Amino acid sequence: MGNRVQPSSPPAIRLVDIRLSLGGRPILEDFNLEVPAGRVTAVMGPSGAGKTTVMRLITGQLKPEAGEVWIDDTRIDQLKPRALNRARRHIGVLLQNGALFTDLTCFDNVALPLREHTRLPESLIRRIVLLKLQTVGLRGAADLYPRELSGGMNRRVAMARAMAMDPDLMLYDEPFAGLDPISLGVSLRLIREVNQALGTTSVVITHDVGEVAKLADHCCIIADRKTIAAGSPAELADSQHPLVRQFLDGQPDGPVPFHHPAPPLAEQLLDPHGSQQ
Ligand SMILES: Nc1ncnc2c1ncn2[C@@H]1O[C@H](COP(=O)(O)OP(=O)(O)OP(=O)(O)O)[C@@H](O)[C@H]1O
Repeated sequence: MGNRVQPSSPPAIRLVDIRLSLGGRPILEDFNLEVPAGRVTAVMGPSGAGKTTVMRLITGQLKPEAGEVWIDDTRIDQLKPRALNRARRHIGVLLQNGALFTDLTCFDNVALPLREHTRLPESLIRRIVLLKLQTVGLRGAADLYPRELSGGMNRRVAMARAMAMDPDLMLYDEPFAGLDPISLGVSLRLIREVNQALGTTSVVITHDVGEVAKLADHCCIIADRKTIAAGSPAELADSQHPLVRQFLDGQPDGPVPFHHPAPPLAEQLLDPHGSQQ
């Protein structure tokens, strides 16, 4: 994978001094993140650390209370709805549960964004869709419905759909969750191939520490409302930061508590009038 980040790689995405609360709780504070252009960046961190929240800031679905969100030269958090919609056309998003439309064939699922956002003639759309399905190895499944394909294949069709508009930026939220080892290997390879073939900037949220070294040029770990570490997979593996070690070594106990904050268990169990919580 000799495609390591060069210090000169300009950032494609910059989140600067972000503050954001959700449901009255601070999620990100003094949060900074840089994603180098044209590379695969893995965003990791404990459950609930705010990884998906960061993704939603990048797509402009969430606006920070303070700070700036930049994609190239565009300040995303200040765009008006129409301009934001235009900007989003250059972003392909693949959610973990990014379900396909079950009443549409694979072909029509991939064609959907092209039909919605462009005025391309059907003959051209057909060629684009077949090429995208070819990229994910499922051109032969164009006329099948999602229910006729495995979960891993559905994920690949969703990837073809996310790539339909030739995005400059691909965001993947936990693309490996629930995949068998073969589908996982295929997905990893696809993400890299798409990145290299199209020069796309890719951001992959993952819990799968083991796979990151095979996938990513650059990694960030989010914990404690901040980016606590960033660098190549090898640099992170050498880190002595306790949170980084806890996360990379998969230790349940450490600076990040396993338990969500709660009153003492005994107190709660013995209280006959206590609430369910
Ligand atoms: N709409 C919301 N209202 C209130 N709290 C929210 C909302 N969305 C997310 N949160 C909280 O924000 C925190 C960060 O959530 P987020 O989904 O970004 O975490 P994550 O790192 O992606 O977690 P996981 O790895 O488990 O998917 C969590 O504590 C979550 O409960």
